[in-house]
Amino acid sequence: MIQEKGTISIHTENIFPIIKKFLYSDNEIFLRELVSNAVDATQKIKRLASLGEFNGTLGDLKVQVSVDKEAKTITISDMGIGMTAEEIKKYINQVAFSGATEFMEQFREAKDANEIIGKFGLGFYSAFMVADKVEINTLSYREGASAARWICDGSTSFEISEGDRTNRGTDIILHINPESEEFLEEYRLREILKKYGQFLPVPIQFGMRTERTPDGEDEEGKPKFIETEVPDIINNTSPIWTKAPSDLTDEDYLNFYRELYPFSEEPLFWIHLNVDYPFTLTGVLYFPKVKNELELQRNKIKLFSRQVFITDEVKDIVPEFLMLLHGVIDSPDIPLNVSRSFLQADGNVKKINNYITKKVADKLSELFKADRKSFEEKWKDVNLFVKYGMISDEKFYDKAKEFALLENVHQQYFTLPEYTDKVKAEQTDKSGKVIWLYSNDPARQHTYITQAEKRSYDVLTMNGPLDNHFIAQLEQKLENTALKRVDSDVLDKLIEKDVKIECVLSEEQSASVKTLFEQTIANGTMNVQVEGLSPDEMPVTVTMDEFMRRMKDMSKMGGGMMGFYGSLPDNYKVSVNGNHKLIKRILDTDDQEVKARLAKQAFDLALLSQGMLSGADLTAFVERSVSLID
Ligand SMILES: Nc1ncnc2c1ncn2[C@@H]1O[C@H](COP(=O)(O)OP(=O)(O)OP(=O)(O)O)[C@@H](O)[C@H]1O
Repeated sequence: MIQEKGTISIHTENIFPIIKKFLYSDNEIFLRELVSNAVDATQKIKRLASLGEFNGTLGDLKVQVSVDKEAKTITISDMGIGMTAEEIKKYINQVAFSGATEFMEQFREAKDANEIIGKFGLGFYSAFMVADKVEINTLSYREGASAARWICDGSTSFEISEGDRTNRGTDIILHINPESEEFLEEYRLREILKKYGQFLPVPIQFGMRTERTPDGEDEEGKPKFIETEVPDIINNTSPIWTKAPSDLTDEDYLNFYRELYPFSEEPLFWIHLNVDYPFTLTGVLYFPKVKNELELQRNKIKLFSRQVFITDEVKDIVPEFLMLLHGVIDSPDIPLNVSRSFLQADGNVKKINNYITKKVADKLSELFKADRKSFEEKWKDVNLFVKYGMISDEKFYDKAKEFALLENVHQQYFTLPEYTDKVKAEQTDKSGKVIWLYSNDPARQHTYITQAEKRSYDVLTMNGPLDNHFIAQLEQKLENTALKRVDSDVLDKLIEKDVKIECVLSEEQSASVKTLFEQTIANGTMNVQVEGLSPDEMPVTVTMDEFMRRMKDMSKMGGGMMGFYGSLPDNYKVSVNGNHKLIKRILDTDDQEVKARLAKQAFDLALLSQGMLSGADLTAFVERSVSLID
């Protein structure tokens, strides 16, 4: 390849070696190209018949693919329009060769076979990726036409002669080259046929298969069967996306899903896509049941162009956040044969992206409006899509903000506006900001949640894989609203109100309590503060600042500037409640040992409620507690 780079002259004789070598990696697409040509020719004869331009018998219009291992040939036969010798010259010789010059200039930039094949109308020539010699044996549908044969050995010398086909249609016979003999294996050929042709609009036959039909019982009462050889049709010619939604039942959609993904769990619901203008697109997208396997389910959408399978890499066509959906999209308007960067810039692709986003949002909105209860039940499965969409797509956010749900620790659901209404009376701080409290682990943060609820605060559950980002997005979008994790501060500071709580301790007393705790804890990352809090708050509370914790969480997910926060040690605030009666008791005690023991016990309790007490400290705490109740 590289050796040829400098010396290539723009002559047609160079085209075949290049096609062969350059496209080698993707060579299985030869079958897609040739079978689609056969399908196109068949569709054309049907159309001509329906227009009254062809009055002969259509016959059994199927495409047959066969393989002869001995002769090392693969044959693709159709009963389509066929070609006259003139047409072969025009469509096969000239089309390809006129495109050759441009091809020669551009092939260097192309990255894969798809890019070249489609761009230059060289579909037919992909045959030379796997064949040394290609034969066309054809008879045109035109009245009085005579059969024609074309043979080409991959050089520019081709030969046209009289053919021997007696019925209308075309055989393409590939004499498979030694490097491509894998394609002479039946299973391999069947696999490729299935992959690209599973939903082609014309029946594709690959050999015969045995069909067993029940035929009563034998003398011993065992079921009998009649075995008959029937053509093995590998495709479903009318997949559901080609039908009108009004003609389909739920069972049809579910059956099709099973056909696509035989071992998957049933989908939650689906969307039938159907648009004619300004681009043509049909398809069905399914919402699978997704919990947390963000990565696992990708690339489940198959892209077709007029029922020919193209790829399951739909990255730039389907919005990123919908990559977790399953299903099919069929659009002849997606420029399939161009590079990725071009695809991203393509106007149609952008419109398709927007269309799909809108359809998905509309469907969710419709489900929400139609049956709130059932929508709430599905929320666990769809929240990941919705949140991902809201984070990554402004337009989707604007639609989804009406139906996106928040779940509180009591499994009650609220929309965003509903939630603001619910909490604004109790949870507005002194600056007028509404504070939404959340827990990422309700079991572990139970103590904090209970405390918060004593003040009539509500606590949301935010424990999904995207919730950190979702929280940040909500704060950006919602006016005058902040989110705080329920254990990020003492209760009085979590939502700061205008009431100033005086500390009953003198400055001197505060200082001595602070020193006592610092000495007892003896840990530089625990910053002790003595504060005047409500007497009903815990005597000691250990918290990590919301901002600090978020930065640390983010740094765990991905480097950059965030790495800096990740490298900082965990710093906690130890709030000693000067107004709690335990502190008074400590101050009233003269025995230094008792003082230290009480302080340690109160601190350990705070750690315990944060789930931070473990190892030797936990053992010591248990032993101390036992001695207290002895
Ligand atoms: N089986 C066939 N029956 C009748 N005509 C055929 C058949 N195969 C190919 N042709 C004719 O040869 C032409 C060239 O085929 P080729 O696959 O190279 O390009 P294409 O089908 O026009 O475009 P592309 O495959 O790049 O989308 C076709 O447009 C068609 O007119």
